[in-house]
Amino acid sequence: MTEDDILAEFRAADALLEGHFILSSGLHSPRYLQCARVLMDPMRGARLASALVATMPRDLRSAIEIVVSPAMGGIIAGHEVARALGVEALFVERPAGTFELRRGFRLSPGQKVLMVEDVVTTGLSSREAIKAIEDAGGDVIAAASLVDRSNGTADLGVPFYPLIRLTVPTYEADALPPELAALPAEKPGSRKA
Ligand SMILES: O=P(O)(O)OC[C@H]1O[C@H](OP(=O)(O)OP(=O)(O)O)[C@H](O)[C@@H]1O
Ligand SMILES: O=C(O)c1cc(=O)[nH]c(=O)[nH]1
Ligand SMILES: [Mg+2]
Repeated sequence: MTEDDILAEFRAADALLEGHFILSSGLHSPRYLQCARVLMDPMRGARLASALVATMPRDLRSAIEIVVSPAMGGIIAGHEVARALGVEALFVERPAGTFELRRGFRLSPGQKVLMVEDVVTTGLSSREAIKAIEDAGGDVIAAASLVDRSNGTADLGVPFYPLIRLTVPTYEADALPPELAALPAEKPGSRKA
């Protein structure tokens, strides 16, 4: 799949939003990639997950024993990537603010994990998820996401395979351009402030 093909999938899902968004990190942005809309169509999700898996070296693909994703945004992406790899998918969630494995999900000691996110902006959620997976005994050998909008800044500490890299501006709350400050802000994600 080319970059144009991937963007066409996002456009077809009405997932490229413009406005004034407060991101998980507290940064503000005039653009938001709503991956939940992209993943509404399971066939589209499967196509994108297969394309993502195809970007990984063959030896990495065969080494991955399980996929773990951070809830909420990562769950469907992780499930589709796991289907493409032929492995199981778990998720970590943060009912008390810190990611943890619940619901009877377990990792065996040293089990080789691919961490799958929907979007990486600062990489904080991915790093927190990786820490939770490692605290639960997993060995995170790589990370993947549908979108990397970190503009090359996110360091996840493991090899990182995004399906598409998008250059999107972000601003600190006290440094908004006037045209962005003039718009009402919405916070689409579920991380608590
Ligand atoms: O790289 P970062 O700066 O951490 O931003 C990206 C994270 O933000 C979004 O999740 P969010 O925290 O909004 O919650 P959700 O997945 O539960 O909607 C997205 O799903 C990523 O997890
Ligand atoms: O940084 C985020 O919270 C974020 C950005 C984005 O474009 N899409 C998304 O789901 N989350
Ligand atoms: Mg998330």
